Amino acid sequence: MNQKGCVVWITGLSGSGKSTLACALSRELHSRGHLTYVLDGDNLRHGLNRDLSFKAEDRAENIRRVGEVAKLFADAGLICIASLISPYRSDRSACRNLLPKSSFIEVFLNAPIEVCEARDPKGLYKLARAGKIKGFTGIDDPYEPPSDCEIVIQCKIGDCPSPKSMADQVVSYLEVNGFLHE
Ligand SMILES: Nc1ncnc2c1ncn2[C@@H]1O[C@H](COP(=O)(O)OS(=O)(=O)O)[C@@H](OP(=O)(O)O)[C@H]1O
Ligand SMILES: Nc1ncnc2c1ncn2[C@@H]1O[C@H](COP(=O)(O)OP(=O)(O)O)[C@@H](O)[C@H]1O
Repeated sequence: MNQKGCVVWITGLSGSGKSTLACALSRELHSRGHLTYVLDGDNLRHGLNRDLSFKAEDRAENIRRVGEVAKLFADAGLICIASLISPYRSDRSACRNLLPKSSFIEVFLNAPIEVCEARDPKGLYKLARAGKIKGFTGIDDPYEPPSDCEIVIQCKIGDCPSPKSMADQVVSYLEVNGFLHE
């Protein structure tokens, strides 16, 4: 294969653009002839993880399962893109430890809550502010930002990189670090 298997793990608040980045990255890599698979937290919660809630233990189990599945894809040589809020450092670190050194690439989509809340494509922030959803990340549940991740994508109020430009930032990292071969 013209690539080295790895896991690109995208973490960030709801609405920060994780799925958008996962999709743009997957498209970009496909167009260059690479094989990828996207594991999206929100989608997996309708199938593999439909028995899990949003309490801390269930979020940990959600992330553990996705980490194990991502490892299988990486073992098979794919570039596996996992996009989950994954709010706890300890859960992300446990996934990192499942993989060979340097094959877990943590991407922090650092969009302030103001940006995510203004987007609110599913209306969940509105419901959380109204107290109709309890334990919503960033409102009344924690989000622990990474302290030592491989890539930070910075998004400011009124100034977010385009999906293509976010994807290009990750592709450059993969190129420089020997995950993509000609
Ligand atoms: N309480 C609460 N907190 C956070 N998010 C909530 C909650 N309830 C529902 N949702 C929706 O679930 C999506 C996040 O699922 P994840 O599997 O990525 O979450 S986690 O990693 O287990 O924390 C998340 O999707 P994204 O917006 O794509 O991140 C939300 O749409
Ligand atoms: N870089 C970006 N610039 C502008 N809008 C964006 C960007 N990334 C995502 N969005 C928009 O923000 C909303 C949330 O994006 P999404 O990818 O669903 O986030 P998440 O998966 O983190 O919840 C969507 O409406 C999406 O079109």
